[in-house]
Amino acid sequence: MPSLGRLHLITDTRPGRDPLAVLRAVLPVAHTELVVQVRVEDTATDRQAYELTRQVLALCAPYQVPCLVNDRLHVALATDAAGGHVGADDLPVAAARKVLGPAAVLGATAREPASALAAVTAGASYLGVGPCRVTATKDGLPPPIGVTGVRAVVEAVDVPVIAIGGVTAADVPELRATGAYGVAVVGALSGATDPVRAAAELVRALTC
Ligand SMILES: Cc1ncc(COP(=O)(O)OP(=O)(O)O)c(N)n1
Ligand SMILES: Cc1nc(C(=O)O)sc1CCOP(=O)(O)O
Ligand SMILES: [Mg+2]
Repeated sequence: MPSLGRLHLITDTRPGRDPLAVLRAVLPVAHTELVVQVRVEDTATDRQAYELTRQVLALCAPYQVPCLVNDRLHVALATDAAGGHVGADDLPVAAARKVLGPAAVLGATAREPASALAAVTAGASYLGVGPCRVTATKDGLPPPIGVTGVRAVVEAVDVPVIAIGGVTAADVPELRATGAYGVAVVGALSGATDPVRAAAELVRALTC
């Protein structure tokens, strides 16, 4: 399995957002550490998810940036994406691994050590751990687990931990100090006035 990038950009497909414009801006400055996760609204059709994934893959290919698909593993397979990400409402991790095969990147959401260990045992190659902070990007999340919660998961597993939920470049030093491998963001890039600068700051914080 190729080494995983430390900056995961999750597509923001809320109304009025342009995830491809953000990706175009970010790729030249962040490609060495970038992973793109295609995440669409639950109300989006499979066709919309498929088309967006193909567009993301076309932008990522010249930079050799891997693309993962959230939830919809059949879209990942149909587009030859590098893998997928699943959480509590999606296919169980072992089933997702069976669908994607042994070589794919498979992320799983974990919020505490016990489920994190179970996800790794079942075949997750990295964990998305959060929410670190309150976020306006997604409704219905449990209260933030903070840096302490991230550290508890890091100490329980031996796969990369990607911290998520309200993360900005300013949070990265503290998160890295827990042993977290990287971060996944929506708003820090999609909502930035200057996504190029925001991406450069994130990459610097993740690699310095
Ligand atoms: C890197 C990363 N971590 C966590 C999630 C959340 O996944 P999930 O819990 O399945 O929720 P949805 O994103 O599907 O709403 C993620 N997507 N990526
Ligand atoms: C999609 C998602 N999943 C989360 C989780 O904790 O499971 S937090 C989140 C949203 C991340 O967006 P932002 O960087 O704008 O906070
Ligand atoms: Mg999910």
